[in-house]
Amino acid sequence: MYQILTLDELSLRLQRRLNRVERFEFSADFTRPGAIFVRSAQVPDQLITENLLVVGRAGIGINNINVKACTRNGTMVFNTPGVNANAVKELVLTSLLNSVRPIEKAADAVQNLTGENILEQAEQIRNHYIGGELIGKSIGILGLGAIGEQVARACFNLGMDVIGYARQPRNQNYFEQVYALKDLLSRSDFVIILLPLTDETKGMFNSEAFSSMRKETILFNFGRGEIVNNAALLSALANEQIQGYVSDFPSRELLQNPKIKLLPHMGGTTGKALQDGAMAAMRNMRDFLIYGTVRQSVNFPDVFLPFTAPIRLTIFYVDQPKIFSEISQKISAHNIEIDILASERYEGYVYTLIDLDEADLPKIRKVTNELDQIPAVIRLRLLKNPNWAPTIYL
Ligand SMILES: NC(=O)C1=CN([C@@H]2O[C@H](COP(=O)(O)OP(=O)(O)OC[C@H]3O[C@@H](n4cnc5c(N)ncnc54)[C@H](O)[C@@H]3O)[C@@H](O)[C@H]2O)C=CC1
Ligand SMILES: O=C(O)CCC(=O)C(=O)O
Repeated sequence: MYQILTLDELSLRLQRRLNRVERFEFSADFTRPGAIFVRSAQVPDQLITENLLVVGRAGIGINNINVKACTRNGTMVFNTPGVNANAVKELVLTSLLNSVRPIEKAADAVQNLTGENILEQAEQIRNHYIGGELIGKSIGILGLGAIGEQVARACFNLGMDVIGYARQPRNQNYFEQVYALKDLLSRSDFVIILLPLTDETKGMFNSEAFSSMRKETILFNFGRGEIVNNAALLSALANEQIQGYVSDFPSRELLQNPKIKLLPHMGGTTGKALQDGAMAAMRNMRDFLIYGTVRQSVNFPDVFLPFTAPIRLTIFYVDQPKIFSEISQKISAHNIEIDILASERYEGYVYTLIDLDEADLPKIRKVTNELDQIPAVIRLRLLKNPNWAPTIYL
């Protein structure tokens, strides 16, 4: 039985769907779980124990997980790229349109009208709510991944001049690519942050960045709060270096400022995006726990191998010269045949699936004990094929 800690809500319906073969137990209280399901909640480091095989992030940002510690521990971390990209794109567009038309204020004013001739009165006040248009305006997009690409395309189709900031050349005809942040900031009426939070992006919007911006510019942050230095932002707003700030990441010092609009980190919060993210996370988690296969990982290489043998070894180890021959020699020294294997490298580590043509468990355990002694081996698992003869007990 695998214990899955749910740090964010996971519907009972999805738990049942994952657990058709009843090999999983779900709880929000496990202290040494074998797996963690999470959205944006912080994953405490003390949960990264030798029990922890996998952390599944429904969504994309992984700044709430200590990925380096997970890798050192042989814990696979994956996310679910793209599942909420459309939801975020639609919220970005809603926010953009709202920033040029005072829709909420105008609608509130209409509700306060009294008397019989409401339409006539409404038409008399409409000139108090003259708005702007997006067409012909310039928009700078930082982060041209799943969301940024979609936002860029939609803005192009709205008739905007789209400028994109990316490190690698992109072959798209709906935005002009620039490589210098300053270039984008000095030319954009709207600037949209759709970057992940990393060492490189943290505090990217500092006083120097704000000094390159235009006083009419509205800055939108749907990436992560820490990408913007709040002290520099508040001073840029006070000194009219930019016009306004819209962010999906509220914090105390930004509250009650008329130039700032804050949303409750709701970019990915649509029924569809939540359902798709949780489904994808559960599928990846089940496949890793039961078959050892890896999909959409951020610290393991993706590896897939149909499971047709009785027993599978999964080995995560440091990539070193001759390490694989050491592993295979130890297996063959016990007269165990390797049926088939799959192996991939990723950033100094290797993940290998080895299917054994052998069902004699005591014999296999001798080998796994020896493999576990190899210093480069970080984590080794022995998996029973769930579709094989029921005489093997692990
Ligand atoms: N507000 C919300 O609810 C949501 C926020 N997000 C945030 O948006 C971010 C982006 O999401 P996706 O587009 O789905 O991810 P993605 O991984 O598809 O795209 C991220 C892009 O940023 C680029 N990038 C990374 N560092 C960069 C740098 N220093 N300079 C320039 N480009 C850089 C990457 O190359 C990639 O193209 C997430 O990491 C997350 O922080 C994502 C989903 C929902
Ligand atoms: O589900 C969430 O945490 C919101 C979406 C998000 O921020 C992400 O996917 O990175």
